[in-house]
Amino acid sequence: MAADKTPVDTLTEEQAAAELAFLAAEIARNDEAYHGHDAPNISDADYDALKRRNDAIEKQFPQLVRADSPSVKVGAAPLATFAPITHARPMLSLDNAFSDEDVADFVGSVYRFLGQLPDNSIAFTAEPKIDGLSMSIRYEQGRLVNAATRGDGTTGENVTENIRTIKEIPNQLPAGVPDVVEVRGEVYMTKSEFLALNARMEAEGKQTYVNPRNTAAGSLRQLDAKVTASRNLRFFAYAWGEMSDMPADTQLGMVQTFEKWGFPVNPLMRRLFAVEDIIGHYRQIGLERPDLDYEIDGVVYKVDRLDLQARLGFRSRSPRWATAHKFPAEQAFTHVEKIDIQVGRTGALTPVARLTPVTVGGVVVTNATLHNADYIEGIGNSGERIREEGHDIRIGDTVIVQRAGDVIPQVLDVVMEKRPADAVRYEFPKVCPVCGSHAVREKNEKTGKLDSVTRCTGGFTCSAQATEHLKHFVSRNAFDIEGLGSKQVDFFFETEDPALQVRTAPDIFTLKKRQEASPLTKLENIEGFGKVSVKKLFEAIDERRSIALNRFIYALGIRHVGETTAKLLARHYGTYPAFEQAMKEAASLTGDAWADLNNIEGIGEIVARAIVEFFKEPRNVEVIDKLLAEVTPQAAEQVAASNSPVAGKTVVFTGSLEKFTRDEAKARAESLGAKVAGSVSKKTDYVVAGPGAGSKLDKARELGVEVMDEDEWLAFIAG
Ligand SMILES: NC(=O)c1ccc[n+]([C@@H]2O[C@H](COP(=O)([O-])OP(=O)(O)OC[C@H]3O[C@@H](n4cnc5c(N)ncnc54)[C@H](O)[C@@H]3O)[C@@H](O)[C@H]2O)c1
Ligand SMILES: [Zn+2]
Repeated sequence: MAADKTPVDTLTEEQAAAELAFLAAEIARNDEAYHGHDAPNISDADYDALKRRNDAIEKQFPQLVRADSPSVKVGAAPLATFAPITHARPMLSLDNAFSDEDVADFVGSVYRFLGQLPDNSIAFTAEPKIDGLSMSIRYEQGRLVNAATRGDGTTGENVTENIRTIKEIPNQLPAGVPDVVEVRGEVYMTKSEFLALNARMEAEGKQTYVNPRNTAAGSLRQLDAKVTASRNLRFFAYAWGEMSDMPADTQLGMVQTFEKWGFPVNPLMRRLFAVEDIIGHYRQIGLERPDLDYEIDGVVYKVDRLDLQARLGFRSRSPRWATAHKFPAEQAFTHVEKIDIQVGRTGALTPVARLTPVTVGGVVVTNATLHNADYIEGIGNSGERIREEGHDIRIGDTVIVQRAGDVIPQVLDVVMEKRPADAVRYEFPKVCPVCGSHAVREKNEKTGKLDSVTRCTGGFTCSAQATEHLKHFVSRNAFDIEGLGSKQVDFFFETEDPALQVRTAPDIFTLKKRQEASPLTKLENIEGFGKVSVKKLFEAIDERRSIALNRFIYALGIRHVGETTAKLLARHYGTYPAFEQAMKEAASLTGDAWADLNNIEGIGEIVARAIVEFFKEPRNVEVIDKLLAEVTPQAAEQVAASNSPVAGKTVVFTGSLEKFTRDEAKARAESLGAKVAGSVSKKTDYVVAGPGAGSKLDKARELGVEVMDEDEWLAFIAG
């Protein structure tokens, strides 16, 4: 989603506040996907654009800066799957520079802040910005005692066992090191390791990974350290947290010390003075970038002297003594050979440009998504122009493609001078290319505008939707059935043999029975399957006859219900029957069940509607009934510490909290068995109000709900 293009200085205060609210939610959602789940939904360039828009509006309207503003937050809250570790010193983010002027501004601001220092007298280090995930590793008396991810900067995830599997990270430091040492740096995966891993996944019929950064993060945040060990993760040391003694007094000196202690450090680090030299080194690293076996997304500049760093100090989310000079997204020219339409799980028709293969930043690009009909025309999600009039994408066009160090390549623009004379405007199909049903663009009920997505109306009869549904059902974060990848799903779907056919999810679980009953066809005799793999497949299927409720809900493939929403639902309703019953009661979009669904923090009306709609469709319920005859969703873990006074109670947090972040407060309350809601209603038991609490506090008073401040709350939950 592109940032709104209305110039910031023409916004009214009301518009600005609304857009800031939108941006806070949108950025938080992307932070959660990227940092929390290692699975971004948008490119880094698009994400950065949202952040810059947010900063620009905040600069114009400082009075509107929100308590939950993205400009004061780092990363995302740690996952509850790992034990939390509170960092002895916070792990912050970095400010960004995108242009040479930004770099000069940064250097200028350092001189201004410190005052009275002659030009070119302050040394800066310049080091590649490794695209991995940051890690803090603590040693006491030279022994590795724990390791934590950055998390939200204050609290990270305890991943000690996983870090111990990384060969490059010493378990024991040489004699004579300070008593307490916290080495910080980046855990990453090399490009070659990443490609090899994907080749293995492909061969095993499993879903491939998107990019090295998210794969490194995902590989590290595994409950089973053996998985981490198999991924050959690497490390570069470049920073530190708590140190009982400082072994050096400069950034460079510290990094050299780490090298002496046995840590890998990046060989491209330099110490420089003049802005021109700093930028020169940035360009040099840029030239070497395609040949490096690890991904970097910029160069980090830091004031070298630690006493000056201390004087400069920190802003809320980043140090004043450092900045990250980002590389522009990588681009290349190529041709659109044809445009194919893919039909997804929800029936969305997605156009894909087949390109003449071209390397962009060391990776061969052959396809680029064109998103939807509007995008082909040059129109973005909010109806804004993203390319000039007439720059619609046509077969035969020469185009500029971009890879923003990540995710899916995009077609940025059309080179009009090279447009062939006979190129014709692309006509978006009016029928589904797979099943022939009508393809329509729905109207948005609120705005009356046409939806950007064109959908096949074939539903269950559309084989593309059905197979995509199955692929989603068996995917890693859903049922995760090993040996049942995309190729196998296609095979089982297409076969006409009733002993082998899988058309809907329950068929997966009857496959073995049907096989045993069939004297004629045996799966093990079919090419691509063997005795061993069939046995393994059936075992993998049987293993999933019992499944966590959140995975079960996610696997259903309800529109807008991703993993996070599925978890919220599982937690809220506890058991599958309770969930389904509530959704049926909510069908009229009124009444208690509907209000209750809407009141779950993190679930908005669009999502709530989609869930209710899903259960209104008798064919969905029919498939689920068949599925429930084969598999048992487990009741969601009721974390309720029954002795806590808040177990089972509904709490609303409002106003700005000072003792903890909103996420922390929420996680804490939930871990004690409370439900955290977004709005105050008759069902609310407690409202915890910080300074600046507004309408929610009024509502609580009106309804006679008990209100506490932060300290009272802390005392209350402490028992
Ligand atoms: N696509 C998305 O949905 C999405 C969502 C969130 C964040 N992001 C991307 O993540 C980044 C923002 O995340 P961020 O807050 O981690 O900021 P950042 O990545 O811009 O900078 C901070 C991080 O840089 C890393 N780093 C690497 N080499 C370093 C070095 N030599 N010295 C110091 N630090 C070094 C550290 O891990 C540090 O935490 C942006 O690139 C953004 O585009 C993308
Ligand atoms: Zn169709």
